[in-house]
Amino acid sequence: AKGSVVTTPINSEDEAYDAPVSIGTPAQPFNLDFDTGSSDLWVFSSLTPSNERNGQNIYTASRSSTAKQLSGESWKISYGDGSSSSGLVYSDVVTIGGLTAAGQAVEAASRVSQSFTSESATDGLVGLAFSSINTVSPDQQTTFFDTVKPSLASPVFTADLKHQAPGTYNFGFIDKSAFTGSITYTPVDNSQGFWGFTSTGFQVGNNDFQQESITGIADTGTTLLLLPDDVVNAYYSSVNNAQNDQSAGGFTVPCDTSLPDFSFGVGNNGAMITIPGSLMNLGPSGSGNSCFGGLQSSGTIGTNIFGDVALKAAFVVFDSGSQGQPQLGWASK
Ligand SMILES: O=C(CNCCc1c[nH]c2ccccc12)Nc1scc(-c2ccccc2)c1C(=O)NCc1ccccc1
Repeated sequence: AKGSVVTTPINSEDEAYDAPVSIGTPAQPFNLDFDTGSSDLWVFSSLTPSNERNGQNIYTASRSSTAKQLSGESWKISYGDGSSSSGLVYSDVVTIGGLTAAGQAVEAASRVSQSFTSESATDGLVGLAFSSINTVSPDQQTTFFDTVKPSLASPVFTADLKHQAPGTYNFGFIDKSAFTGSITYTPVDNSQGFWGFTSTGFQVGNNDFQQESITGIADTGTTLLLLPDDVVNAYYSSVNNAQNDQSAGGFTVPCDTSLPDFSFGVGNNGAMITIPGSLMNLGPSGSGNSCFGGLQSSGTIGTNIFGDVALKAAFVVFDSGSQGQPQLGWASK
């Protein structure tokens, strides 16, 4: 089997990307954030208090003839930005891009934090990291990808995110028309449950390539490119009037400045993914006429995060084992 679904930026800063998902019988429609940085499929629901909702579509299990509560099971997740959600668990039919997962764990939110409430365009998340970090307790559940994997022509999915334009998530196949040149594969370390890999280094504009192992994760659920301080300082030291502005939450640049490209190395054949300078500006920072940089410090996080700012410059293959061990494929487009 194969699936293909269009994914769209939720706002003018490409802060997150949503895609349509149907849950239940008859189908209840949702716009969910596909997130390779977490492993819970959760949705706003009839259990979510009305003062924590803001127009989101809600899942009502009692209206689905195929919904079954997983009794005694619950979930609770928190993210590094301080946001969180938790609730009860059902199994139900989940359809994405023509692919149907029967008996998929659907995590219904009985509470969500403010940042989810205020994001009216997003009805929840589809976790696409490894099932080993799914939060359902006491019986951990599988991600949508793991649930449908046995039926897929190939155990892969791909992410093709775009700046201010519709992109695509494909399941079970690689669309050769979606990228240029060849795909460079690199091994994945999934010991922490993420799509972890090591970049071989970086390049600011047309300066020399800086060889430096940068270990991080490919994370469609995080907006920013979060890298070590030496990389971030090397980038912004080349931008006039860039400043690390604590009140803005990181590096800002004058909004009318043309920014240098940023490239990162992948694989051992010298391949690089280049983010155009124009995509390194996330728009007004909220203070003065400065704009927020797409590259920020990974500081105290404990991992580097190749979020949407990086991923939208590439066609990315999340391969869970067509060659035995999981790997990430990177191609320019
Ligand atoms: O959680 C995810 C992916 N799902 C995000 C879903 C989501 C979280 N608010 C949302 C709001 C709307 C839609 C989706 C989400 N990725 C990872 S791996 C390690 C960290 C981390 C750990 C410790 C400290 C920092 C990061 C994060 C993280 O917190 N990213 C979000 C972020 C990272 C930095 C700044 C802001 C957010």
